[in-house]
Amino acid sequence: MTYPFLKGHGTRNDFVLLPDHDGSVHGALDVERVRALCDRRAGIGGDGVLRVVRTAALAATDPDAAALAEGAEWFMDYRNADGSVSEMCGNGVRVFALHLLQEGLVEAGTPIPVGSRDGIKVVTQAGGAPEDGLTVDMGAPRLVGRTEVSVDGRSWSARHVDMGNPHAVAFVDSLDDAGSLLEAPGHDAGTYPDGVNVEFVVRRGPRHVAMRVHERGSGETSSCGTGACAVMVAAAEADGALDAAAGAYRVDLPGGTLTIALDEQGHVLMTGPAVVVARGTTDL
Ligand SMILES: N[C@@H](CCC[C@H](N)C(=O)O)C(=O)O
Repeated sequence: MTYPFLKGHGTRNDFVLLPDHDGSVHGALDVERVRALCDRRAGIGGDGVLRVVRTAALAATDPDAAALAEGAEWFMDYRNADGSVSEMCGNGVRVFALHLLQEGLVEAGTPIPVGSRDGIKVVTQAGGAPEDGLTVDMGAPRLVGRTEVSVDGRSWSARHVDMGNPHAVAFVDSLDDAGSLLEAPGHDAGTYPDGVNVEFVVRRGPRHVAMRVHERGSGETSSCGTGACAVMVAAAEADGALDAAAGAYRVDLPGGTLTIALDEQGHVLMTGPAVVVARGTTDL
């Protein structure tokens, strides 16, 4: 049996997209298949999988997720490369929306509601070609408290920011301080019972930061959209600029740049590129 797939990325955070509109192809996507697809040597390769399924079709296999996305025709069923489920993926949702646009599954020029396990995210075109810029209303961040992360015996205080998924944001002197990031940074398992995405951040200038990230379930990636949002929120808080009037922050990641701002409702607006680079079939 072969299945259609696409490959795409947002600031080099890359994904295998699996069209499964009526839920009949992949059903409840299993861990082994996700791992095989994301394998960079024996598979297609990716930081995660985006199953493209109608919310109505998801109700049969995952009624809780379907309920969270009621009102959105399309649901982004996201899995990390290790097969684990996450609530949200910021880069993924831009790639997902681009795919819907390119396939004519949604109307161009109108806001695109995308269901996720963190509710509905609305994607709009930032002006120009959708590949160049899509803006996602990522919802309101939750500033939870302070925590600690560690690498190779060094530890840093970190801000716990919840963007629907969990983040620990640590300001460091140099991005090299994070070391190889081949393993997950140490963190408080009591605070993060399901693991955490850890961001290491340096200042580059006014409202301009750079970061590296170790993602739960995927390892170090070239970019993390929810992570960049968490970083912007932590930086804006430290700057006393947690409001719309403060203006946008530029967040540089190894894979590119994202622009993050707050709106009058306190929602985080993330703007960045999205690309689909391949289409094909796989028997994985
Ligand atoms: N790369 C994503 C985040 C993917 C999920 C994350 N690894 C988690 O487990 O929460 C992004 O762009 O936000």
